[in-house]
Amino acid sequence: MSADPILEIHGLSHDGRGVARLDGTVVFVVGGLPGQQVRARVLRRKPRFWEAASTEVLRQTPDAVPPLCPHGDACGGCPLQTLPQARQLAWKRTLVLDALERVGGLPRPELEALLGPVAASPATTRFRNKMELAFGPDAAGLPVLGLRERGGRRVTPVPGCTLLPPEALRMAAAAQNLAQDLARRNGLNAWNAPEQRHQPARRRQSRTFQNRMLLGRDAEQAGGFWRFLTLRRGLAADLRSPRWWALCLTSPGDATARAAVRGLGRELLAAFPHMAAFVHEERGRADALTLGERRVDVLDATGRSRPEAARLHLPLLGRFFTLDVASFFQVNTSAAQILARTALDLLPEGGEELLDLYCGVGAPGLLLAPAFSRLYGVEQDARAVALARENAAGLSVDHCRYAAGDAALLLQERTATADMVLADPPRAGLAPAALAALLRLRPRSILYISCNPATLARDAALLREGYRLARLAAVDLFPHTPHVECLSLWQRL
Ligand SMILES: C[S@@+](CC[C@H](N)C(=O)[O-])C[C@H]1O[C@@H](n2cnc3c(N)ncnc32)[C@H](O)[C@@H]1O
Repeated sequence: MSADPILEIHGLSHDGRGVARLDGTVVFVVGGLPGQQVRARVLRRKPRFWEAASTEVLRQTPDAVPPLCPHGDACGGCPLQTLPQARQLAWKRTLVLDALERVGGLPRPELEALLGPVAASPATTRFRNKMELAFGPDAAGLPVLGLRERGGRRVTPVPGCTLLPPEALRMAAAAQNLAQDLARRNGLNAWNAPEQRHQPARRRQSRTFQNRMLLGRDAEQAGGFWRFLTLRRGLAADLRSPRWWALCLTSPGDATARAAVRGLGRELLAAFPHMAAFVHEERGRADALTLGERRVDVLDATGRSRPEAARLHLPLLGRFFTLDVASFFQVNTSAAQILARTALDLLPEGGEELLDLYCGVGAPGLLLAPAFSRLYGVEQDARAVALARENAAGLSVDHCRYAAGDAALLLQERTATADMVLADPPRAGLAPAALAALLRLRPRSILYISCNPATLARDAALLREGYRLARLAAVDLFPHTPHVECLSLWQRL
């Protein structure tokens, strides 16, 4: 086909792409929204469907709202931003119902009866308390800091992003300028399309690899140095003063590179009085994860090294949780209150033991704890486990214990069941071994909190063998994106 086809978008896929048909073939269109007629560039032709990107909107969807930000055409961050909020919520409800019906095998009428409207996020702009900004090279090879472009891996700067307050955007702009200065002076370049590079994992980087992190003719194929800058907003130790924390993730560097990052951190801290700490971590593996493998330094607001400065505090239903700048916590503070309240409302009754799987720093399990005689929390991140213990002490929950480790392994070792399991896994859902162990232990109820309807539905298909879906709710924690958070309560048959 020579010319770009014109497509009528009639639906949305689970990942927020428009769905169209061309001569009977399904086409998934990046940037296409239902009701639009678009011209699209075909990116890939697969046997059962094609993939395309919208290049021009020829007819707008009738109830479209103005774009939230000036980056909607370039940035992949908020693909649903021109759909009215009510339509976004309605689509997310359908997404959950479709997944649980088609993959989970649950009857549609039952699901329709259980699932009310998706709870809206109280704020739809500037609601993020955390943003992971990626570094990538610009056309001249200099580092830019922003979000992934629509339908691609390149990084596009987002100085007008409406998910963050202006102060955070100024911090990002300042960090980008400083990284560019360092790239010019020291040759430290930005990470480049990591997951296509197939670099083997390395603990100690070879000299060749170190050299490849420098700007130069190899830069296109190499990894790169600057990877991510995560900005996080929380409360200082007085639990009142809002502050910012910055976590800079780089590839492993030598003493000069580390000193350069320290210098960048000190300049940011000096320029932004509301920045409480700057943390530097390194990751050697060639992937796109934002997870540091080694913490290099924590600078407090005065620019001195002080590991405790990496802690911040966030509220949940009137209680405060302490976390580390790298710990998991819900990123939409106001919608997280609705999520936690819904979890409490779904809780059927108390009992002897609550097993809190994937417990993070203890939220929301510690809020459910008063209804149980014992709480046992399991989390892979040892730092989060230490904080969960502290949070339990801070909330005067003393009938609890926590273990650091893989949820599946810890479940497999268990022989005694629990009355209630709270399972809040990452997007991949329950590991097959964890699900098999749960089905063997047969707790009376399972409250499964999921941020991915597809994996929830996959797990639901197995849970159905021994459980009945008793309650179902959904909360919009990520307006303008295809993401939706589901809470499902399963009762033993
Ligand atoms: C969606 S978060 C939920 C955390 C917490 N319940 C909260 O709401 O703040 C998932 C958590 O699972 C942890 N995790 C990921 N894989 C794990 C595993 N295999 N075993 C135990 N914990 C895991 C992550 O570190 C993360 O803290």
